[in-house]
Amino acid sequence: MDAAMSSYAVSGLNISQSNTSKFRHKFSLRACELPCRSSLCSNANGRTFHNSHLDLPIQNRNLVGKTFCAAEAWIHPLSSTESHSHVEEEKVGVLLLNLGGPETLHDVQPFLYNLFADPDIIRLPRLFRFLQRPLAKLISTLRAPKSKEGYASIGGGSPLRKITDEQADALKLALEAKKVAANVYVAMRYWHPFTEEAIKQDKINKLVVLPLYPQYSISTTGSSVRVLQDLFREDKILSRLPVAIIQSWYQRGGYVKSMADLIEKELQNFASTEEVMIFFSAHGVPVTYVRDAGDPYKDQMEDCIYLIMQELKARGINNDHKLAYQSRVGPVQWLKPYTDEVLVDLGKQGVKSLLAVPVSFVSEHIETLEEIDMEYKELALESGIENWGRVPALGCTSTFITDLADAVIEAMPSASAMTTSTTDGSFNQDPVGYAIKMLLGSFLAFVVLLAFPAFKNQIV
Ligand SMILES: C=CC1=C(C)c2cc3[nH]c(cc4nc(cc5[nH]c(cc1n2)c(C)c5CCC(=O)O)C(CCC(=O)O)=C4C)c(C)c3C=C
Ligand SMILES: [Fe+2]
Repeated sequence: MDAAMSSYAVSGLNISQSNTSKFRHKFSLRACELPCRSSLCSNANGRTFHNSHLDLPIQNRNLVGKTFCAAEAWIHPLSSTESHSHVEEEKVGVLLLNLGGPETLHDVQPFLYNLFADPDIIRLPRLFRFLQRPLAKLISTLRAPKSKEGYASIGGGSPLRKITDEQADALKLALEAKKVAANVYVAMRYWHPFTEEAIKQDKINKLVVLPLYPQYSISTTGSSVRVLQDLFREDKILSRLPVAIIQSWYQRGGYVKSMADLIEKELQNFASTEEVMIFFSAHGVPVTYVRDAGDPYKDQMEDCIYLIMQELKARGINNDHKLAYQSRVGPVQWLKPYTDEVLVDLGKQGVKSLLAVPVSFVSEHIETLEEIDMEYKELALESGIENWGRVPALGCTSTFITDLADAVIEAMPSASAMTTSTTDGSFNQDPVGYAIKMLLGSFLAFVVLLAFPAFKNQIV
């Protein structure tokens, strides 16, 4: 787990002025040794300095770890209007990382291309990396019609950008209520605003990176952090910006309680509350991520479910529960059990009432609105389940946003300057070689698809 995370350390950073704070108050910046109370975070050198402490009760689980904070004074040159008055103030930036989604049907194929071109999504052996982009082009083109249908059925695009912007605004207000002036920025991995768009000139002197994924996966938080790392690497000045990265936060008491609140509320809609099966449905990842690459996602997901169920038990709610994984893509094996198969089995076993709980994401998105609310609901009803309910995503629930604000504040003392890493600059270094690889790769990708039609069927 640590190996997987430490290889996704971040470098230096500079941020865009998308949102200016009204409250600029002064902090004295100094080297300090303070406890970092985020559940699992690393400083900018990518060191994970504490873990989930699974044996602690919920209310104590956040109070772990220590790190050394080496915050520095202003790194960026000040503009002429600001240069005299604000030299010593602390200006915190919070960077929310999220996946992004197509805003129109026209965006679907290029969005899918960006996703499949990510080497953390399709993990090819080094020798075959030159196939990445041609394969991405091919798979995105083949999958786009099906994806478009899905996005069309939820209104013609993903709601992710709007919801994430709302969460950013709510987080800024929650931080202000706690007397912390911060600019909150949004960086999407596969659609606008891309990380590159978020990372522009702004005058912050400390950054907290907060992925909006409760559990860490190489394919989500890991991938977004790697992109940041590549962006910071180039800039010597920015690489000195103190940065703290919150790697995962599913074990925070505030998150667990907010999830339990939603479940408790939704259970009230059933006639016989005790008979309802609480059915957690998490986005899957290919098995190889966990087995071979050390992705902690499965362990963290199971721990997360355990914590939510413990919280419900403490409230006298003792319903049965089940965890399954949804949204698999492609011909490889994904984490099991699969949501669709479990729903059929539960129906056969005589389960009559089921409450679906999306658990790997904190916004509504295509996989809640289309896959769960439409596909899985229909399958469940066909399989004999009579009463269906679904817990909404956390969105801007105030207890949840307040807890995220606490996570940011607790992570701030651990911010430290970054180290650098290498990146794949193949195009810039050798455009001719790059073009040859693209051509050869496209040809090979077509051959693979012609030779293995079953592969194509798995993608679309
Ligand atoms: C924790 C959440 C997520 C993990 C882990 C994850 C891994 C992962 N996803 C794909 C392929 C696709 N994901 C798609 C959409 C999508 N994925 C997540 C979250 C996780 N993905 C979200 C929230 C969304 C929806 C975004 C939106 O627009 O609302 C899609 C596109 C939709 C579709 O065509 O089904 C694909 C494809 C892989 C391969 C993967 C792990 C390797
Ligand atoms: Fe996904």
